[in-house]
Amino acid sequence: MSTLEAVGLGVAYDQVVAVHPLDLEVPEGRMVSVTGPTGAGKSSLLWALARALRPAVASVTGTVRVDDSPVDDRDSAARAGVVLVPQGNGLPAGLSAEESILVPMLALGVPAREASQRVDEQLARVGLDEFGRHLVDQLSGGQQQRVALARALALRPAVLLADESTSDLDAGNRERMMGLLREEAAGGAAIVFATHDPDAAAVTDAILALDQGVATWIRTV
Ligand SMILES: Nc1ncnc2c1ncn2[C@@H]1O[C@H](COP(=O)(O)OP(=O)(O)OP(=O)(O)O)[C@@H](O)[C@H]1O
Repeated sequence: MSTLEAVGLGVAYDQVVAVHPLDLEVPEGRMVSVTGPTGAGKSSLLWALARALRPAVASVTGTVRVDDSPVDDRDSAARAGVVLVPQGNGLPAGLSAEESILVPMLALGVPAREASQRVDEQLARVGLDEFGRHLVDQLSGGQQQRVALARALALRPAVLLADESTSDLDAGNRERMMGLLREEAAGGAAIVFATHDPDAAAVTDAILALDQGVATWIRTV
């Protein structure tokens, strides 16, 4: 069970202000979507929440807390259970679907036997149990998105930040993946979901719209 809070969180790339300072609170069990046109600042916001923007790349202001504890850098975010599914999935090339789900768990110290069980469980949840041995590069864009979600869910995230994670899916799979995110929230995770898709945003608890980096709440939690 985890609450995500950001205060005065802003992102600038040199002279370009991608996200004007904003406040955000996602209580445990809730799912907030971040919407807006291309270039609005959605990815920048998610990366800033994950503390994944290096100072050489962007200047980030403000604070992020998970369950009232400060999260100041990538390592503390990982320790607090913050998991980012980046746009484009971030799956390593050259690994099979099951290896790409397994490796981050092993890196975080999940025992091998349990990690392997979680791989099977999550591949089944996203409907890809037949595809574990396939190289990620041999999967379709939509299948890769499902593997990326399985990989994130296997980590049992306290905070899940999903960037356009249903953009390549057909309606049935989109609904299924949104259902999985809902289940994850029901288990106590706080979820932020960036999307262009109004249908996907409509089923979340709250909607934060970004326009040229300026945030407006369309619906609050
Ligand atoms: N590494 C970077 N260096 C410089 N400017 C960047 C960088 N990344 C993003 N930007 C700029 O920041 C702004 C916000 O980009 P961002 O990718 O966060 O938007 P987005 O809403 O996620 O867009 P999309 O829907 O196309 O993914 C844009 O003006 C973009 O050009």
